[in-house]
Amino acid sequence: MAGEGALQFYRELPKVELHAHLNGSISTATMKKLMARKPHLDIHNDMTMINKGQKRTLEECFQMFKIIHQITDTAEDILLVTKDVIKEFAADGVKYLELRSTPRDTPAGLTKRAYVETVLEGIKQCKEEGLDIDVGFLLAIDRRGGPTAAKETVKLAEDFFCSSNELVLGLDLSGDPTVGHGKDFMEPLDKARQSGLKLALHLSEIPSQADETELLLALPPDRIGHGTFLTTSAHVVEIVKKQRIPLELCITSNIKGQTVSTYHEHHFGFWYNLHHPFVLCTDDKGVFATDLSVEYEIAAKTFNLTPHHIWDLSYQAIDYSFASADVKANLKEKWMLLKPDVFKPYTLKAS
Ligand SMILES: CNc1ncnc2c1ncn2[C@@H]1O[C@H](COP(=O)(O)O)[C@@H](O)[C@H]1O
Ligand SMILES: [Zn+2]
Repeated sequence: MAGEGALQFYRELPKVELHAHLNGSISTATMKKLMARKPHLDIHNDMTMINKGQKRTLEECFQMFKIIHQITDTAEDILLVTKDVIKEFAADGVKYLELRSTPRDTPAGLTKRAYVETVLEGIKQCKEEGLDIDVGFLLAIDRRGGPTAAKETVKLAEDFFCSSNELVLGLDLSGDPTVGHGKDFMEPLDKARQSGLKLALHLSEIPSQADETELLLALPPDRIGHGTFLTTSAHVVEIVKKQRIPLELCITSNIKGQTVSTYHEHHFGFWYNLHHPFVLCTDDKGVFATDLSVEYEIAAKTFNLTPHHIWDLSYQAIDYSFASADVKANLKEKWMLLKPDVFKPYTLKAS
């Protein structure tokens, strides 16, 4: 089961999640509810989740998303998924979450606009229920859709940016990295930026994308997703370092999707040693059968980090969010209030 074995410390640690794809974050429990609604699809758990010790190619991961999209094609499904995912992150100690999702027109009649409205409704309902988590939303551009769909998504993001009362914060560029070229997205992304939307872009998730990455870095993005192969170009590393663009690192995702061979080889080590800003994230906690506490535990064990190092990572992540200055200040206050309890077992041991 996801999260099994994670020590209490990582659960209790207040955390910030900045890279979570909605449809990749669906838990087994929610999947069961969805499958019960659509038995005719005959979809089983192993078609939507990569269990412990298993791996798939990135291509196979993208096949899984196509299957998941068949199960989440009505407003009811999207509302259920949004609320369940938020509640699960909250239960894992995430205090601030930036969800991202690709607006879809579905065969069941959902429009892109209604899709976004439904996600925002889910976020609002969770707030009304008093969950101890702040949630923002990024509209995702799927590379597969090309520039036309990207422009449409930017337009939607601009509309909701004005009307959603600070729920919509920016845009994500994601999807199969082997499809299309970043140059097709420069114009819409630049326009979004000029409208005040933040940009979180998947960059160099696979090798040989240095040219595309260099081009997109000129925007520049506010955060970089994965950046697994940034280090293959010294020039690209220099740009990222100089501009101190925070990276969203998703260790289990990279291992299970086989873009990184072993935990120790993960680029976490490279950027940590440089004191470069980054944030640990889950990417797709459902598909990769993980949660954020587990990701912190893996990082600590692999790179020999003390609880104080881990605390600093989760605290610094607040600053890399797209939240307003007020929200950031509130979160920092919350962290400081929680700190004595989180470290209690250690102080007891020492005394
Ligand atoms: C594994 N690494 C990854 N790299 C790139 N894009 C990814 C991804 N994981 C997920 N997505 C993107 O998120 C979509 C599913 O959530 P939403 O339907 O948008 O909520 C996928 O279809 C893909 O476009
Ligand atoms: Zn991602």
